[in-house]
Formats: sequence, C-alpha cells, structure tokens
Amino acid sequence: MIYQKVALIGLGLIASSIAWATKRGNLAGQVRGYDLSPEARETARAIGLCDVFDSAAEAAEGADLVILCVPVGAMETAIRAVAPGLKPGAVVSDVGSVKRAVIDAVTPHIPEGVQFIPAHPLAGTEHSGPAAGFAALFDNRWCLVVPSPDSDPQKVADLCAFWEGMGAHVDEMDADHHDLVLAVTSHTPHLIAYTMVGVADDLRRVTDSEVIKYSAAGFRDFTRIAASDPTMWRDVFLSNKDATLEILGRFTEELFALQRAIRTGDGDLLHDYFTRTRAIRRGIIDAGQDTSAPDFGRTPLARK
Ligand SMILES: NC(=O)C1=CN([C@@H]2O[C@H](COP(=O)(O)OP(=O)(O)OC[C@H]3O[C@@H](n4cnc5c(N)ncnc54)[C@H](O)[C@@H]3O)[C@@H](O)[C@H]2O)C=CC1
Ligand SMILES: O=C(O)C(=O)Cc1ccc(O)cc1
Repeated sequence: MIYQKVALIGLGLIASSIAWATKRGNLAGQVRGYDLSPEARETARAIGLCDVFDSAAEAAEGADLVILCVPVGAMETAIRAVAPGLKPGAVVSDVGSVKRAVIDAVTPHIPEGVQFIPAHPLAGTEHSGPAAGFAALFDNRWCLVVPSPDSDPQKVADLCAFWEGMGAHVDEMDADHHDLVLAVTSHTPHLIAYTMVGVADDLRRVTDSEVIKYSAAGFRDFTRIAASDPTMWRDVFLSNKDATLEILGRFTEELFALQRAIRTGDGDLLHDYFTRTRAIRRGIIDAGQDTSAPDFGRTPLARK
C-alpha cells in the first residue's frame, strides 16, 4: 500500500479508472471521491466506485494524495474547493491533458506544506463519466510526471510508484516540452479527426451519400476520436493554444504541399513522402512502441 487515503476530484473516465486500478493493485487504504454533478455522485455510489462525499473539501480531508480529474478549464475551481480540506504533507496531483496552463492555474492555490506534482496518463477512450472507467486502462501505457525543482524526491517517487502500481510506465518531463509533444501526438490529431468527421457530415448533407455507412477503418477511427467529450477537448485547445497553433501551422503547410503535388501530378513527391511516413511507422513497431502490436507490453524495457 502506497497511500492511506487517496481522494479523486471529478469522478469521470480517468478518476473511475484510477479508483478501480487502485483497488486492483491494493495501492491505498481508502479511495474517496467527489464530483460537481449530483448524477455523477449518484452513479459512483451506485456502482461502489469509492467513498463519495458531497463536497470537494470533505473528500480531500485527511488524504495523502488528492488527484484533480476534472477538465483542464475546471482545475482552478477544483483546487480552490479542495484547499480547505488538505492536510500538511499532502500531495496534490492532476491528470490534465495540458500541463503549463494547469500548473499556472493550480499552483497559486496550493497551501503551505502541500506539494503539487502534476501528471498525465497517456491513456483514455472516447467515453466519459463514472461508469466508463476500468482497471486496465493504464496497463502498459505511459504516465508523464512533471515535478518542479522544489518537489520532494520521496513524494515524486511515491507518485511514480502509485502509477506503476496501476500498470503504467512512468517518465518525467518538463511542462512546456510535454505540451509541445502532446500537441503533435494527441491534440492536433484530435482536431484533424474532428474536422474530417465534420467535412464528411457536410458532404453527406449535400450529396445524401452514405459516407458514414461505408466508411473504411481509418475514417471509423476518426469518428471514434471525434466522439470524445466536447468540454474536455474545448479546454485542451484553449489551454494549449500556442503549441497547437504552431503544429497546426506546420500541418497546413505540409497539406498545401501535398495538395499542390496532387494538382500538378507530382507523383515522385507523393511517393517519397509516403515512403518516409511508412518508415516512421515501421520504426515505431521495431522499437516496440506500438500499442496495437500483439506483443506490446511483454517487453516494456524496449520502450525506454
Ligand atoms: N478522456 C481521456 O481520454 C483522457 C483525459 N485526460 C484528462 O483527464 C481529465 C478528466 O477527463 P475525463 O475523466 O475523461 O473526463 P470526464 O468528462 O469523464 O469526467 C470529468 C468529471 O469532472 C466533473 N467536474 C467538472 N468540474 C468539476 C469540479 N469543479 N469539481 C468536481 N468535479 C468536476 C464532471 O462533472 C465530470 O464528471 C481531463 O483534464 C482530461 O484532459 C487525460 C488522459 C486521457
Ligand atoms: O482515445 C484516444 O485515442 C486517445 O487519444 C485518448 C487520450 C485522450 C487524451 C489524452 O490526454 C490522452 C489520451
């Protein structure tokens, strides 16, 4: 057991997965929780997720670890609400998809004697709410921990051990670097998926064709991603504005280059481009970093 009491604020997909994974790994004596939504609290109670309280401060009372599991834009409201319940020596963490904006919003409200150690599990689904979670969500997935120079090394080690106990591989990363990497690997791809599904929907309306019905695997993946929680993703883009706009600018330039190659019939450019991208995919698989590869997770050291 790593902690006596863990408190989860916001009982959605990620918090409910943490609750089940904590129980599976016997990582805490008690899991406490609070959600702003009475329906979410009711569901969490009904499925026996954790001990549910009717205020954030009560849920956080006496907790060794308090994890903010709310949308990025609600992190400041959440820390303000838990602050009165925090005990000296407690650690506050979070699971937000963006790190710099969360650090700026949360840090000013961390009381004396409490440490804020942000984290981000790189695992999720398009589903949300307390009934969406499952214990295996973090198995063999990365969790990025973002300590500051004054983080207590023992408390950082405990938090890393907690995530490892939930099945994740842990790495430490600087907040700005995190936000740029995630803009490339997660945030911009989500925006592209949202856009592509929107385009197909417009097309369907115009032509009454059956784009969705006959969609191939690639487009189906886009529709899955584009079904993700609107509040969560609105907050991600608004709070990782600079990095997303930077990557989107580069994406648009490349898209224009490919568009021009198609228009001018430049097959060599297209072939060279697709050869380069194929090599990248094969490199990922050779390094054992493809989560869809059948042997993923059996050789975790290959991922380092
Ligand atoms: N969904 C995903 O795939 C992943 C999400 N994340 C991050 O995890 C966080 C939570 O995401 P999910 O669990 O997917 O969201 P979710 O939508 O399933 O749950 C969020 C919950 O927070 C509650 N909430 C909102 N404001 C609150 C407040 N002030 N106090 C208490 N509760 C409040 C909502 O009622 C909701 O039940 C977000 O910051 C997101 O960026 C991180 C990794 C993956
Ligand atoms: O469902 C998917 O494909 C995801 O990409 C899940 C996801 C969403 C947001 C994150 O910050 C991390 C992981």
